[in-house]
Amino acid sequence: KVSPDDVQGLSTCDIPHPRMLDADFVQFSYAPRLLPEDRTPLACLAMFEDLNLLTRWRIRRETIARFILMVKKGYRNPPYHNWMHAYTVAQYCYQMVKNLKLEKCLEDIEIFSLFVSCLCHDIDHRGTNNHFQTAARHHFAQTMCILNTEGCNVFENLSSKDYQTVLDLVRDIILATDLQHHFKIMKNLTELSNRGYDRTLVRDRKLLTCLLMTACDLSDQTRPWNNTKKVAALIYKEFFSQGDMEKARGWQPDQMYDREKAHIPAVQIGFLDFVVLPAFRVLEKIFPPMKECADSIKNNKDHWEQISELVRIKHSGSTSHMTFDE
Ligand SMILES: Cc1nc2ccc(C(=O)NCC(C)C)cc2n2c(-c3cc(OC(C)(C)C)ccc3Cl)nnc12
Ligand SMILES: [Mg+2]
Repeated sequence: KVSPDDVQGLSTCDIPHPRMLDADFVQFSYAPRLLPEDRTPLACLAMFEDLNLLTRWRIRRETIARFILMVKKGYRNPPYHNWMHAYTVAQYCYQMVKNLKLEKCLEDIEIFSLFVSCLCHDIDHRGTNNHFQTAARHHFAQTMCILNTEGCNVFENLSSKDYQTVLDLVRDIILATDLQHHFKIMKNLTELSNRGYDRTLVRDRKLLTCLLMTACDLSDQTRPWNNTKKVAALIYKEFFSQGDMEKARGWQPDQMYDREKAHIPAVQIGFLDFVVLPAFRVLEKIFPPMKECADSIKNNKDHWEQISELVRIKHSGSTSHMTFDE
């Protein structure tokens, strides 16, 4: 499935420190989508190395190289839910581990599971939210296929106890990448942030791991406006083609997927108000340095408010033909 030359290259090259790929690589203000896609496998290898995961979990160079390339190939090419989404999600996970010193809050095996889950969490996504079956289960199944492929099992040198633990963690984390699940645990997360995080409680560690996964999944919204507006265009290409497909089948798509009816700025403001900001407010209560990211989200929301005002004044019709350069 992956070219032996690519595996060979990634197995034998010197592993650079992430800051060699970009001086600001570890900064929350850095926009990971600026890295050319053909350098992202090397960047993943550099992150595994800098997080000391290769040594700690005795992962062979051949194995990590093949794993990264197999995961990248496991993604399809919808406008948003593609490999670059997975890469940016894992890159934010790396930044949080480094900036928040997560090794003090979570077990090594939980950090390892979280980072691997970030890379794999949307594998084989078709760019549609399949209303019927939970997509997350499918992404976990696809992840297991890769781990069971010869020479791709990054967990191969773990003890049988750790092996079982890491698979359970990866399953729970990937199955948590679902809006319904996130809404379900938000009450518990708010309580946790009010009473304070207790790393000795497995319940608190599980809740925090889910919140960190969601934060990584939403991290495009914490980046500078230029990144956020490009990502919105991608998500709408994906949403509107789902709506087009549903119309072709004679179904009436939700307004958000309907290019004739969707009000893009309003949907983005709603998404930030009801999903992104509440999650990052809880995160900020547990980790004060996350204030920088929460502020960046508010800045992006202000941009959408300005555009929304522009739409109200200038255009009465739909917004799907709009560009967002105000
Ligand atoms: C830029 C951007 N706009 C979005 C606009 C609307 C919605 C949406 O679903 N609205 C309906 C709700 C509020 C009832 C999602 C959007 N979205 C996501 C996203 C996040 C998800 O949530 C988890 C899994 C917790 C991360 C799950 C799926 C997706 Cl596509 N990622 N980026 C975006
Ligand atoms: Mg995702």
